[in-house]
Amino acid sequence: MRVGVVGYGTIGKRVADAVLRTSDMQLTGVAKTSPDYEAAIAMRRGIPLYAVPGREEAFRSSGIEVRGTISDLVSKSDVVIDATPDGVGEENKGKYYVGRRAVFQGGEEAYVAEVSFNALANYDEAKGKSYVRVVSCNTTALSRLISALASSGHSIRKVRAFLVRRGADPREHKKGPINDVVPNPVTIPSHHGPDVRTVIPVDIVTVAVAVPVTVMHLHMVNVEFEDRPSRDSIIEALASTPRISILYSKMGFNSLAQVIEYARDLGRERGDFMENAVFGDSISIQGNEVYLMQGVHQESIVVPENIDAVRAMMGTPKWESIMATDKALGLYSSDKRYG
Ligand SMILES: NC(=O)C1=CN([C@@H]2O[C@H](COP(=O)(O)OP(=O)(O)OC[C@H]3O[C@@H](n4cnc5c(N)ncnc54)[C@H](O)[C@@H]3O)[C@@H](O)[C@H]2O)C=CC1
Ligand SMILES: O=C(OP(=O)(O)O)[C@H](O)COP(=O)(O)O
Repeated sequence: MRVGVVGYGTIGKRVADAVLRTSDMQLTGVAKTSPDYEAAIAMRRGIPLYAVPGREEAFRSSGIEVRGTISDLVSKSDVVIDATPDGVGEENKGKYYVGRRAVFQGGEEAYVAEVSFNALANYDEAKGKSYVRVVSCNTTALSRLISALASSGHSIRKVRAFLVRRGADPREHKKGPINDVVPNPVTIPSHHGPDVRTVIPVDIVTVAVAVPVTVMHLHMVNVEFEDRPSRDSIIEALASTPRISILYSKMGFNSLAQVIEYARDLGRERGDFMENAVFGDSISIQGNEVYLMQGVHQESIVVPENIDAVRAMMGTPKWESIMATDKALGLYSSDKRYG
C-alpha cells in the first residue's frame, strides 16, 4: 500500500514514521508548508518531500529538495493521510482528494468522512471506504476504553467522563493556559461525548478543563453497567485488550510524568506512549458503577489507528491489521487477545 502524508507536524511526522515501520506499506512522501527543521530532518532521512503549492521556491532557496506539490504526492499514493491543522483537511479534500482515498484527523468535522473510526470499536465500518476520519486523541482513548469494557460480559448503561486536557503540546510555545484552569469548553458537554457517539452508540456525557501541562491528558471515567461487575472482570477485560496498559502504584506509577518517563525508559521513539495508560489502583466498583483514571498521550495515541484506518480502507481483516500494527510499533503483547 502506497501511503502519502500531508501535514508533517505533531501527528503527521509520527504517522509517517509508523508507515516506515510497517512492512506492508510504502511511504510515498510527506507534504509540508515550511522548509523548517522538520523538513531538513525528513530530507536527511531520505523521505521524499512535497510542498504546499506556491511554497516550492521557499524550500529550494533553503536548500531543501522538493519533488513537487501535494497533487504530485496524491497521484503517487493509494491512500493519503491528512494530518493538517483543524479544518485544512476539509479544504484539502475538495482540492486534492476527490476520487482518491484519504484519512482525516479528529480536528476535522465528522462530515468530512464517510465514517469516524476507532480500530477496536468499528474497524469493519471503514472497510472499502474512500474517506475515513480517525477521531481525536481523547475520543480515541474513550472509544478504546468503552470497547474494552463492553467485552467484560456486562452491558454498559452509561458513561460519564471528566477530562483534564493538557494546555498545549510540548513544542507549542505560544499556547496556554500558563497559570489557569480553563473550562474547555465552558459549556457542557464537551465535544468528546458526541464525538464518541460518531463511533459507538453509547449514552455518554463529557466535561473538560484545560490545565498548564504538556505531558498528557487525564480522564476520570465513570461507567455504569446494567448489573454489578466484579473488579476482576473489569481488570481482565482491560488487561486482555490491545492498546490498553494497566499501570500500578506498586510499580511506581502515580502520575502522568512517570508514564512518559516509562515510555522513554522503554526506548519508545520520541518517548511516545500510544496505549491508554489506565491507573490500576484507580479501578474501583461502587454498586453497578466502575470508576477509573487514565492518561492519554495526545501526541501519539492516534498513530496506530491511522495505520489501521489505511488497512481497513484497503480491505484487510480487523485483527490481522491490529496485530500487524502493534507488532510494527512495539505495542504487541502475547497477554492481549487479538480476535
Ligand atoms: N496534537 C495533538 O494532540 C492531536 C492532534 N490531532 C489532530 O491532528 C491534526 C493535526 O494536528 P497536529 O499534528 O497537532 O498539528 P500541527 O500544527 O502540529 O501540524 C500540522 C502540520 O500541517 C502543516 N500544514 C498546515 N497547512 C497545511 C496545508 N495546507 N497543507 C499541508 N500541510 C499543512 C503544518 O505546517 C504542520 O506541519 C488536527 O486535526 C488535530 O486536531 C489529533 C490527536 C491529537
Ligand atoms: O485532538 C485533540 O484533543 P481533543 O481529543 O480534545 O479534541 C488534541 O489534543 C488536539 O487538541 P487541541 O485542539 O488542543 O490542539
